[in-house]
Amino acid sequence: MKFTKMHGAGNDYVYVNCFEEQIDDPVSLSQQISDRHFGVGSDGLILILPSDCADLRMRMFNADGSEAEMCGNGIRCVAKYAYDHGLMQKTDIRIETGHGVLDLHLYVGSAGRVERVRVAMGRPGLTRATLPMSGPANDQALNVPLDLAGHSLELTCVSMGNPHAVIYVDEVEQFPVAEIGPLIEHHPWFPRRTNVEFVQIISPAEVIQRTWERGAGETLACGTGAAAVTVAGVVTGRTEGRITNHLRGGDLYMEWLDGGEVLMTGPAVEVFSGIYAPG
Ligand SMILES: N[C@@H](CCC[C@H](N)C(=O)O)C(=O)O
Repeated sequence: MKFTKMHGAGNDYVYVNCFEEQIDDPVSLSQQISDRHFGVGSDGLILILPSDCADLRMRMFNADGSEAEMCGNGIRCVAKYAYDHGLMQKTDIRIETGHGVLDLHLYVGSAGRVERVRVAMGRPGLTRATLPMSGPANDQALNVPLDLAGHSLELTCVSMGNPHAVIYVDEVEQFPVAEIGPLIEHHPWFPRRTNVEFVQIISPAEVIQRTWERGAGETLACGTGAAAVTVAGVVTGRTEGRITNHLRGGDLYMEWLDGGEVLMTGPAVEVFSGIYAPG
């Protein structure tokens, strides 16, 4: 099976062009190929597919095999793959995801390859029903107190098609993300688990984010997470609608200005291609 390894701000996935390849069991393929010792090594698997209603369709599987509705860093790489590998020639494209059909604009560099992509990430969901999260279906979860392992936390929860719990901390680099992240991912409040974003505010227009991802553990970046952080900052009055988000693997530029779609601009990088033939 031919594959391409790509990353967006260090959030790395194995991409398979399903215009050429047929994948029968993406759940076990993602578990095997994502393994950093026995596989290619990645945060998960992304399939690039034909669509009936857009230019392309993507499906995204976490390293544990669970399928996610959307992947913000992944969708930029899908767009880059499609343009650089000749699946399409235009720089404004539409991709079908589990969070609807999303619009993307591709920025092509002097070498004729895509370097950055802007994605309209869809509208956020703020009710507990959309996450999903336990409690009254129409209530928002803003600054909800939660004491865990000696830490007094406050959760603000946002759906970007997939669920995110945003937590503000003082010193994010010192925060025990690997200890607290999985406790929240698997907390009984979240029947389909959740991604967790730990955020330190630098200024009203700048934050540092670390991410504990549902189904993958700590990753170097999360695009839907950065969108959730943008929305959480506005609705709790902590940050402005236009922020620079510093993640461990790079920066993402985020906008949520009119209560509509969240915009994200960031890099997309191809690392290598290969043939996966275990055994
Ligand atoms: N890294 C992604 C999100 C991947 C899916 C997530 N782990 C989930 O299960 O919802 C991004 O960049 O958005």
